[in-house]
Amino acid sequence: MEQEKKRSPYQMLWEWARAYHGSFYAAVIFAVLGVVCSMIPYFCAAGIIKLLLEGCEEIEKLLPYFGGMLGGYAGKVIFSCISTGISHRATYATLQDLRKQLIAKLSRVPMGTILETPSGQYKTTIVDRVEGMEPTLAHLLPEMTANVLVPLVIAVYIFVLDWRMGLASLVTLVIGMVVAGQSGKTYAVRWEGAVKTGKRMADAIVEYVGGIQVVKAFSQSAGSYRRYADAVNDNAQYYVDWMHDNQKYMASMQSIVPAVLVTILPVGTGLWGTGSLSAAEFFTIIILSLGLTGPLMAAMTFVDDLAVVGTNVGEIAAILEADELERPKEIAELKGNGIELHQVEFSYGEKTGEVLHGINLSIQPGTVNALVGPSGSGKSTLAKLIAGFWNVTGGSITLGGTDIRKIPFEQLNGQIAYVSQENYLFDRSIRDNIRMGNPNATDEEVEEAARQSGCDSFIRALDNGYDTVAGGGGGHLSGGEKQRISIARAMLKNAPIVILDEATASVDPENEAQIQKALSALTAGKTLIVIAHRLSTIVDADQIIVIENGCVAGCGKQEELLADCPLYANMWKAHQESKDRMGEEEQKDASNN
Ligand SMILES: Nc1ncnc2c1ncn2[C@@H]1O[C@H](COP(=O)(O)OP(=O)(O)OP(=O)(O)O)[C@@H](O)[C@H]1O
Repeated sequence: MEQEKKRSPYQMLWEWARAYHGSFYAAVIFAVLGVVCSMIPYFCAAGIIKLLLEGCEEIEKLLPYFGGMLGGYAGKVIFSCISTGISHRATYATLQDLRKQLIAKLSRVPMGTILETPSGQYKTTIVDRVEGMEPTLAHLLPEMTANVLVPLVIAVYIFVLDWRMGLASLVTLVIGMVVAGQSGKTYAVRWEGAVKTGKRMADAIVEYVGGIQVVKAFSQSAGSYRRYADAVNDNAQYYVDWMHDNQKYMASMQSIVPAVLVTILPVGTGLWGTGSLSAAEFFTIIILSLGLTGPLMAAMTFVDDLAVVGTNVGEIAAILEADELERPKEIAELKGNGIELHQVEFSYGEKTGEVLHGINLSIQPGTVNALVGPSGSGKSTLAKLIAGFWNVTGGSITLGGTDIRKIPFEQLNGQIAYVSQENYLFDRSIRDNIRMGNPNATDEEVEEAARQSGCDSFIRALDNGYDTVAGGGGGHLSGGEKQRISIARAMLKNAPIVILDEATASVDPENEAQIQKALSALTAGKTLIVIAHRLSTIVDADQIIVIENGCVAGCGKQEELLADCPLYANMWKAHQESKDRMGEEEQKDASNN
């Protein structure tokens, strides 16, 4: 790990492109061939001038030079195209692999790490930062190599012709570099700042768009829009300031570097005047020097890309190198599906402190187990620990007698269906959404699961039936419908253990009855662990576990807890009273109507 940290961003990027090194080398070789060809016309022009100055009058002697020029241009185009084609194929294959690695990595990092990361951030890294590698890999490597190589060879040739002219040809280049260096010095820092303001803007956009319902419901449009607009303005202003500071250096550099004749002409004229430089050499150098700056200016455009590599690679590496939940690869031998918790402790991090303290529980196969307790007592945390979303920080959880840390992800995942309150539906057909529970399920099996969970009739009533696209997050379906589709998905998975986070939002009685029916079908003969928010749904549970401040305050059947657990007795009393109140209000409404 220590060694990993010491690698430079370029080394890391090169490592990620490991599978395509051969292609990148080939791209560089073709780019160099293209460059060699692009230099041929300059040498041919110099050759023609030399012949003319020597008094050559036979046009045939000049023809090979014209042919060489044409060949040079053609070779340049052909080799550059081949180089670009190869480098782009290798680059997009690398980016594809990188995106796959990032997604695969997310499945191995604890859910906590994912939940704590702002939603826009993963998108930005996986889409934008990975895409930001394209110029570096596809262009910088072959093109910059080529564009630096041409002037180098030309400069060496000029030095060979006359070292004094060689020095003169480099003067503007050196001055231009020094000037450009002034802006380059702060480029990486500036880019880091740009990434930060970009992130703030992305978060503000996600928040504004995601929370638009709340914003409208509470008439918060003005305040929320202002925060959004401020973030967008800050981002724009940042770039304006940066470009303003940068402009003087870049404009100077772009004027100074190409002005190579400013030094070549007076120095050359002087040397020619003293007789130490022939006219042929002088003209040859003038023509060659014109070929010196073009590629260099092109190479300069890659300086920006060089500066952003560090930030882009850093963000990608932060995900790829995040701590993982380590699990073995070999399938563990499980003795049944009983779950045991021994002295389980858990903390989300040093700052938040411990939220579960020494929990001991035994969950028998095929039983209904309800987790109840005040808000924030730790019910969801406990359920998610059983599902393996995080590692316990103390004690252990076993499934079939094996510590869940020793069970491969896929195996544990196959044993547990986790039905959360979120009921996220993907922007695909409802059929595909249900099939996610078991990718190998046939259409008939998908429809059977939908029938059993009470979805079939409302799905068939939709315009395209099972092929209706659910929309991002399941947009146009009601909360109850989305929950029943999630139940159908879990049913298709047919895992022996079901963990259910019961919806807190009240649904209408008809929907409630249908959901309960769907749940009974889903959990028949299975181990059910339900985070219960309505006590009336779990009165017949085999075991009710009362959680208070991260500890088990009571555990048993309804009657036992009513007798022995004051917290549960109070919760039950409050539940009954609220039911009575709701009943009275319904009666009042009915008599008023
Ligand atoms: N991702 C997290 N990072 C830090 N602390 C968290 C996180 N999730 C929950 N907590 C804290 O852990 C404690 C237990 O939360 P948990 O969600 O498990 O309670 P709960 O009983 O399920 O609550 P509710 O009934 O309101 O859903 C709370 O203090 C909560 O603030």
